Amino acid sequence: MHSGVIIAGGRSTRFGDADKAVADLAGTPMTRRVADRLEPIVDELVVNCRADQRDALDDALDGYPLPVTFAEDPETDQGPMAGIRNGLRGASGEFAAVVACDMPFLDPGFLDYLFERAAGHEAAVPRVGEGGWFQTTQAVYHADAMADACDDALARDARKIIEPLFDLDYVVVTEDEVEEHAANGLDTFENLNTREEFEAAQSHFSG
Ligand SMILES: Nc1nc2c(ncn2[C@@H]2O[C@H](COP(=O)(O)OP(=O)(O)OP(=O)(O)O)[C@@H](O)[C@H]2O)c(=O)[nH]1
Ligand SMILES: [Mg+2]
Repeated sequence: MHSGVIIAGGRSTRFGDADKAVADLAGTPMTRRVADRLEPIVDELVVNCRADQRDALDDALDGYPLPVTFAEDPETDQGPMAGIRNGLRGASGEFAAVVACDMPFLDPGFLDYLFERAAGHEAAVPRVGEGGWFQTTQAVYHADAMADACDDALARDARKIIEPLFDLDYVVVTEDEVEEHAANGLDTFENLNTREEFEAAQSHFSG
């Protein structure tokens, strides 16, 4: 069984005084768009968030066709790596697709390909762009192995989100593979941080 984990415990400071996780994106809360994209390729959904976000996220996921659980941050504002760890601890699948709540263009076929690539390893992580940036929040992990690696990284106060990878047997997924397996290519990684980016995406979804 495959889990989907959405990380949503950030403060959306670049977005303004609303929570981007549940902001209305052309009629649908952003996290719901992400959840709907995961739905064809996972068996359950885990949403990582703060306790104060839970009611709004629960509403946003009303009627979702798969089992949904919440993995709340016991300690808030510990960064995305802690969010990944907390989300993975709540996952029942051996492998989990971890995605940020602000990636509404994620391509399900590509995530499915990441599950394939991760099999027999502990992670499949795309690496794209000029600096060879690891897309750790659109990746597939062996849930226990990655959660343990995050624990270790947090314990040694290594906050960089790539740190836990170095403890894992991970597969690097190249830009060529992204182009081949994501229907929308690199747009699968597009994430929305500001109102301006949100507005631009809005017009995309309203056609
Ligand atoms: N659980 C948890 N998730 C986080 C935290 N910080 C960021 N995230 C998540 O990590 C992902 C990427 O983070 P950002 O794009 O920086 O989102 P953000 O931190 O909410 O927004 P900014 O305040 O504008 O940086 C999003 O899915 C966030 O919800 C955190 O401290 N805890
Ligand atoms: Mg942030």
